[in-house]
Amino acid sequence: MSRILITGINGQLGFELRRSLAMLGKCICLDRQQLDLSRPADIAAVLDQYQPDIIVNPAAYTAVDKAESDDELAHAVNAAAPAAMAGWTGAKNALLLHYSTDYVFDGDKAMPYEEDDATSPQSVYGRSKCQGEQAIRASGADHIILRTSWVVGAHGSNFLKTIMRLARERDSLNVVADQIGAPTPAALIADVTAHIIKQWQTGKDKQLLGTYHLSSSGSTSWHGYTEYLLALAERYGVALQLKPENLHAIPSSAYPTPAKRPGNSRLNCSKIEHNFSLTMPAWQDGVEQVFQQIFNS
Ligand SMILES: NC(=O)C1=CN([C@@H]2O[C@H](COP(=O)(O)OP(=O)(O)OC[C@H]3O[C@@H](n4cnc5c(N)ncnc54)[C@H](OP(=O)(O)O)[C@@H]3O)[C@@H](O)[C@H]2O)C=CC1
Ligand SMILES: Cc1cn([C@H]2C[C@H](O)[C@@H](COP(=O)(O)OP(=O)(O)O[C@H]3O[C@@H](C)C(=O)[C@@H](O)[C@H]3O)O2)c(=O)[nH]c1=O
Ligand SMILES: [Mg+2]
Repeated sequence: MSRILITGINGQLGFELRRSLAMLGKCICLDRQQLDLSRPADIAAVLDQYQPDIIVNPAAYTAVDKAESDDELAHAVNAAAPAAMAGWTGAKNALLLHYSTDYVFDGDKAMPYEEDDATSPQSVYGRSKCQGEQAIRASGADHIILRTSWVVGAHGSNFLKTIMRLARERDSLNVVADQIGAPTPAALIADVTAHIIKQWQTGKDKQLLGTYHLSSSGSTSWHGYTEYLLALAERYGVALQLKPENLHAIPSSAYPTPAKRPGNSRLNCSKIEHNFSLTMPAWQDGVEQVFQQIFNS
């Protein structure tokens, strides 16, 4: 039986992984207190204690704007900690399953990004995640890196929850329309992770290893995403202060933030669909499911 160690189990993805991976082996579910990634030098001792065959690492420093003034901590958690995990799994012949982001790209490409497109992060968060990926690859450890985007889930914080709060409080809202991507449910990422681990367990086929893009199919802007949330609120009878006619599309230049975000966050998912015989569902379906979980109870 596999021993599967999951980090950051109180995050959006960690919470869903706990459910999705439960039947694949003995899951060792660790929160920040039990495994603190801000102290990478202490990680090996904790892993020695649990001796996992598979480490699944959704824990990360994800506060994109805050990271701009918190470079050291973001790099410890997002780069040095995964490097330490890869050092350990490499020596023990264990598998490291790690997550990364569309923010490793600059967003200037006209088409959806492919796995081997050049990275060019524009933010501290993006750079720290990119360095985490590079360290894992350089370690030579068996690994799978899943790059995803715009994660949404019922558990934890995300754009959907922020917008629904603002839509209750305000009668007008400006949202950027020139950043495009695909909202991706944490539950989908967790289920795909389970599918991948299941395949790995059948024969440790090294062909499965490497970097994959994983997001919902289709794309929208943050403004388009917000329009869809207002439509769902109407459909499910959730009362809001904000009327659809008072939702305004704005350019990023009119919404200054500490961190620069990519204009194009679209990820081409053909590789994961092909290698693992999967079909990515439309982003609208995932967002509707999360919306129902939160508001239709
Ligand atoms: N959120 C998004 O939109 C996207 C996320 N990703 C990537 O997907 C993965 C999962 O993201 P998501 O679930 O949304 O992230 P969340 O922010 O929801 O969760 C992150 C988790 O990491 C934990 N964590 C933060 N710092 C530390 C630390 N020093 N030691 C241990 N644990 C720590 C948090 O702990 P605590 O609960 O105690 O705060 C939290 O449980 C990450 O790798 C992220 O970079 C990729 C693309 C988009
Ligand atoms: C709340 C709000 C945001 N925005 C803009 C700001 C930003 O450009 C965009 C998204 O805002 P957020 O801060 O929620 O998104 P952000 O935290 O940048 O989301 C990112 O998180 C990291 C962890 C990732 O890896 C990415 O894939 C992505 O999901 O929407 C508005 O235009 N109006 C608003 O009222
Ligand atoms: Mg955020």
